[in-house]
Amino acid sequence: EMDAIAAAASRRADVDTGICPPFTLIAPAKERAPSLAIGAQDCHAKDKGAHTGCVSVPMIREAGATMVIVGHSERRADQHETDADVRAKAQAALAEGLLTIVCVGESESQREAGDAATVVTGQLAGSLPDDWRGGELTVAYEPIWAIGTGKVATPADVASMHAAIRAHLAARFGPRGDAIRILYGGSVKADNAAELLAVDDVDGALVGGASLTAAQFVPIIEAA
Ligand SMILES: O=C[C@H](O)COP(=O)(O)O
Repeated sequence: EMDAIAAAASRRADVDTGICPPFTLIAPAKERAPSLAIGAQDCHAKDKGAHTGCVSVPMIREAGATMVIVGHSERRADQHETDADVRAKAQAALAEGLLTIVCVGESESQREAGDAATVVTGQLAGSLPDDWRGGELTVAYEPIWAIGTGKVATPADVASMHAAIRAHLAARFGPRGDAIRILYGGSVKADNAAELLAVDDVDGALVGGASLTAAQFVPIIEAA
């Protein structure tokens, strides 16, 4: 699968393609596909110290990662990570020069209550560092109800949320905020990728289930 994904990524050199496997597969993935960007699905905020079982940014870099996902909704839920935790991880990763993808997204009940934009902008306010140098900051909007469910946000909902995220980034960071890439994630598949990626302020996709096989992932690279 990695070979076919790497070949597709090489064919589309104009598209930035990366894979974020579990920690134990970072080094083998880099060895197998040296031309592909490899990332981690999480990192610890501290470079060193007594944190048994945790994996630091220098450790994932040493394994071959050049990017990392922080604040995924599953970590916010399962590991009770707060916005402050996510911000500390993002700061650590950016300081080490990693492309750092900070995830935000509302639950189904929050969307039904009409609170989606407030929740997401609140997460951005708390999870993004106020300043950074080194790595590239990237935001991923992942509505929780769309992750792994096959329920995909409509292009109109995505457009409206990405516009709200862009407005937050521009107001907070000025021209630097305009340049931050905003990814959409949540049931992105080969058959909906082109439509989602065509939405204003959708600068890429964070793909879960459909990244597991080349048959499903390569068409998404090609649609980008
Ligand atoms: O990390 C990936 C996202 O959570 C999206 O997952 P999905 O594409 O399987 O819905």
